[in-house]
Amino acid sequence: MSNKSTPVRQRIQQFQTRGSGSMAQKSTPVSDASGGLRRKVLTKTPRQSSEEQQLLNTAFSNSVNSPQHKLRPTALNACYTPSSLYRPTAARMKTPSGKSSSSKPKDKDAMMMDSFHSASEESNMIVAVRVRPLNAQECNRQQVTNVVQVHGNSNELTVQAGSSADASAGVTHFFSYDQVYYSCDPEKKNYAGQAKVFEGTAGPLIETAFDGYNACLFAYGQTGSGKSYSMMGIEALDDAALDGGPPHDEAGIIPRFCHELFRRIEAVKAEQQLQVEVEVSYFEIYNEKIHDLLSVQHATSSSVDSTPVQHQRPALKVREHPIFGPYVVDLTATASTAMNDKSSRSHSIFNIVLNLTDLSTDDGLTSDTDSESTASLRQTRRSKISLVDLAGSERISVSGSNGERIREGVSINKSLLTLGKVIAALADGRKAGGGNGPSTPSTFVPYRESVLTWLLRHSITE
Ligand SMILES: Nc1ncnc2c1ncn2[C@@H]1O[C@H](COP(=O)(O)OP(=O)(O)OP(=O)(O)O)[C@@H](O)[C@H]1O
Repeated sequence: MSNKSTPVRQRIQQFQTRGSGSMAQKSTPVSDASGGLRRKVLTKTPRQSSEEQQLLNTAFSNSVNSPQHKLRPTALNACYTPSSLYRPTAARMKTPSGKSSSSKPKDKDAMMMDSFHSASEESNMIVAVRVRPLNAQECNRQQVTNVVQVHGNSNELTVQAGSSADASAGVTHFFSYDQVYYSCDPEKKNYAGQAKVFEGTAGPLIETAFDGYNACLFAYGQTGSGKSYSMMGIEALDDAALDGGPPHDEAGIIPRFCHELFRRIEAVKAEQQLQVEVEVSYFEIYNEKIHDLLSVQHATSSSVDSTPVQHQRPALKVREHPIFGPYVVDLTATASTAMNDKSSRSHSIFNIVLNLTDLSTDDGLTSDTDSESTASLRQTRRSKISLVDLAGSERISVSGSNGERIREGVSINKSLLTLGKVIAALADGRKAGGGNGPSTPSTFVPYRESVLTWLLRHSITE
């Protein structure tokens, strides 16, 4: 288990020298065997793209602070160890004969897995993979087959590698994650629809929000892998959901989260005297600039710029609030939706801020205290949940020849790379601090290297 014996920093450096294109690649500097295997799977090549798109689909990660920090007086969040990403998955290779090519006997692998799982128990980050069905185009192409298998309700999946031209043809790769969702065949017992994916990934974050902690969920994968389908889903086909009824079957994580949050607020208010405020904002980061997705303001048609219309909205500025951290100035917070304008070349961020004020106690104030002071001293719990649909990861390598595409590729690359660096630095700092607490103060975390990480700082850090 080289991740136990090799210092984290050294492993990151080793990995960086091999070159990395994505957060998950960067975060898998575990061993030559498993790191190499995962890198192989994550690296997209044009020839393999449709198979691999289907393989990786949407990787979610969400982070919340660990239970042992719940007594901390601050409501700020923590994201200490992305152990799921560092976990050297029990990646094994099977030859066509079915014999494992791993030098480790199976029982050792099993022991390894046990120890990884116990090591990750302290983690406040999980990684989930969703396998989508082949789309119509893929079904029509004879050479495209489903190479990903999920067995039962396990958290492992297998990938049948390569074509006959590939040296690895006939090899089966095994991968293990915190959660695996199989969404290919509704007839299968382990089929995971939108509701199941929500319940396993974003659902628990509602509890987190009520506890006063920040959290963040990312959908990561290449274009067409199902990120937007998972995050937003397909628009409701009936009016029931719009009228406050249960979410439509095809509704994704964001509408389900909102529905469940308000349902929960009603339930809590029925039991406690609470004042509840919910703020919602939705914006995208395109070429390191922020554009409001709830704004009704449209670009002028006379623009000669080749930038897509949705990106011609005025760019907004980020400022730093002394208590609540970075925020976007002049964001719309009313519901006029331009959600379909979300582009695969931008990161979209749906933020929900929950403010809970307890009206039931006077916090020990004496009877001569006037009601104004009482109000000002009432305890307010504030939490922020960020649901993030990242830009398609493959743009990193295929940014085209014109200036606009190159700029897009560079900024997507920059923000995904910085996100990986931030997570690695947090994990590094935490390990340096003994593994159980927050990052050591000496650890430099490069939040400000990209707008994405700067804005999410308070949701992904301690
Ligand atoms: N689990 C799924 N079940 C059924 N259809 C799916 C699933 N996941 C994705 N799809 C379909 O696949 C297509 C591509 O999905 P989607 O647009 O969500 O990809 P994406 O990763 O967001 O791409 P981009 O990066 O370009 O935004 C859509 O037509 C979507 O409806």
